[in-house]
Amino acid sequence: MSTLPDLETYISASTLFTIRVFIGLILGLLTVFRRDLSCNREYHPDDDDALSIRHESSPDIADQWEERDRSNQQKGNLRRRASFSSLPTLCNTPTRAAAAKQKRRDPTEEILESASLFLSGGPFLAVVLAVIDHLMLTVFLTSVASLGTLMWRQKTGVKEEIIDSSQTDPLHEETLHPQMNQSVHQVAFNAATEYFNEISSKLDNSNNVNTTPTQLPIKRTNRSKSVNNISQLSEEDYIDLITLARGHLDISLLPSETQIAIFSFLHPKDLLCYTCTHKKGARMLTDGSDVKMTADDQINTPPKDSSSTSERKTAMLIWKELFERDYAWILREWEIGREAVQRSLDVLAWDYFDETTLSAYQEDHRSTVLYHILSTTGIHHNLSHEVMLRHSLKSMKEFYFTFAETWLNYTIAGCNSTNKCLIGLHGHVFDISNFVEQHPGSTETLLLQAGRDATVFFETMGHSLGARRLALSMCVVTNVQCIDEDKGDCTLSNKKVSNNWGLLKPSSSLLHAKKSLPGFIIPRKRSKPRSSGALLRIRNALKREAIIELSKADRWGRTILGTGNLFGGVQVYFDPICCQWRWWYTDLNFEPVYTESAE
Ligand code: HEM
Repeated sequence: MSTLPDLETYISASTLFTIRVFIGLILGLLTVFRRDLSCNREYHPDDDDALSIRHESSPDIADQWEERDRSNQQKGNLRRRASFSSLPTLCNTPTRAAAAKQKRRDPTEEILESASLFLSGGPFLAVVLAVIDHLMLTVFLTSVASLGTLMWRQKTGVKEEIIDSSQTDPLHEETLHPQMNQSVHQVAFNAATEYFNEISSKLDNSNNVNTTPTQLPIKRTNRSKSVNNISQLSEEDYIDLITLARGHLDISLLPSETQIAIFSFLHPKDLLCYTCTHKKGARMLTDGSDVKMTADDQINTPPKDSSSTSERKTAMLIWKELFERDYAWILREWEIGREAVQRSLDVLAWDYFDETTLSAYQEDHRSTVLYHILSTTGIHHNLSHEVMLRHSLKSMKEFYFTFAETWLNYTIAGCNSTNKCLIGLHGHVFDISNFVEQHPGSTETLLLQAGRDATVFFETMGHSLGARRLALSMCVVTNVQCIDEDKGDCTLSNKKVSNNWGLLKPSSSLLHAKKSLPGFIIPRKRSKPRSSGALLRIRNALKREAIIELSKADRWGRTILGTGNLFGGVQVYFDPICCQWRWWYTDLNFEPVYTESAE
């Protein structure tokens, strides 16, 4: 006769339960402990907003961040590089940052979460718990089944011996739970399989999030629509895009119009930083020949494939957009700039020959660069295709930074008459036509130095604060890189001037607040010339060449022209459109004469 489940069964059930709780507790603690130790915590710094807060926060907090960066670097940890400039401030007002953070779910987190569980005994924990569960269930169900069978037999009076319990017993253990038939190793195997399936599904989801730009309001498949969408996007949408792009989006997957729109919000320094982050970034933002190649390499290197050709075209359009935003207005709207472009066009049309042998691709690329440059100026030209093909500018990016370095001497070259007298001081241009004849230091002194950057002469003479204040009222082009923003609060509607780049009109609202503040546009006292902040590689090359050209021009002026035939000396400037050095001097009628490098 069957008996009630004995004490032993209950004891073994409760022991198993206790063991389960105990093991669960130990493994749980182990998991937490190992996660704390694992590299994930260090590798995955808090979040992107930290970077923005760093820029927005007080200097003390910024210092702490710097300190933390340094210590992380010492430990060899990877850390995303902070942007220099406008980007963080643009995209991370605290509320927007919080909203953006809520919107996105970091896929890396998911992956590392899974990996962390795996590393810290996740599958082991799952298998052990499943086996214990199985054993407990078996014991419990066996007990219940035995009890039920006993009661049923007592009630019906059926004798134990003649009963085939498997057919008649309604509470037979096999009918109670199908899993009870499984062996322990089957249960363990199932638990492990389930665990890994779960992880791989998580990883799949994460990868999807990573590679497809589904979070964006713009879909890649619909190109024409995306262009419309772009024009309809507000600045806030762009900021969201940039926020996404900073950590979680492969920008190269976006249509070229979107890429151009995104990059057109950034500081050129940010673009340069982006090119340093990875090869793809460098490819995305490098048009034309790679500057590190030798001349021979450049000639012999064809574009790799059609995708790299389209990447280069996009890069060219990105830099064109930046040029349009930062500099193009002085060539389009400023009379002096328009005259300079006209001079370049004359040179290109009549006496410009590039001796270099170029591949068909490079010819095509260079002529396209020139075409885009001229299109930004809005000046009509009759240059033939052959002339444009001989153009020697390698890339739009090169042009952008070369122009940043040379625009001042290029545009005001020859403007040294009493009717039209322009002078460069600390990177800005001053129109002193109405002042030149009243200048206390004589008119001739000014005329001799006008038409170029005269900072060194101006500072050597040691002008007073009053003279500097006077100069401010004559400023016609302000160079943002040469502004000293520490001279008071020069912000208007929370926009910092230094978040911009390039040249501003004096009427610009960004300058409005503090433009007359001494020290803001030019220094209050004798100082070194302010740096225009262009690429060092280009600046150094141009400086070296300028010294050589000046000495050549000086020799030519003395020997060929003769000192009695010109007013002052022969001056030089680099023409960024023709991509060559040009000379000019003032004849005895006080008319400027422009000529090419003669030696
Ligand atoms: C926007 C440009 C300039 C303005 C507004 C300006 C204004 C003045 C003023 C107000 C003075 C009287 C002294 C003083 O207050 O410091 C002065 C003196 C003088 N300036 Fe300029 N100046 C300008 C550019 C230049 C440049 C480019 C030179 C180049 C060499 C120059 C050479 C002199 C000389 C030699 C004196 C006489 C200094 C003396 O007698 O002690 N100035 N200028």
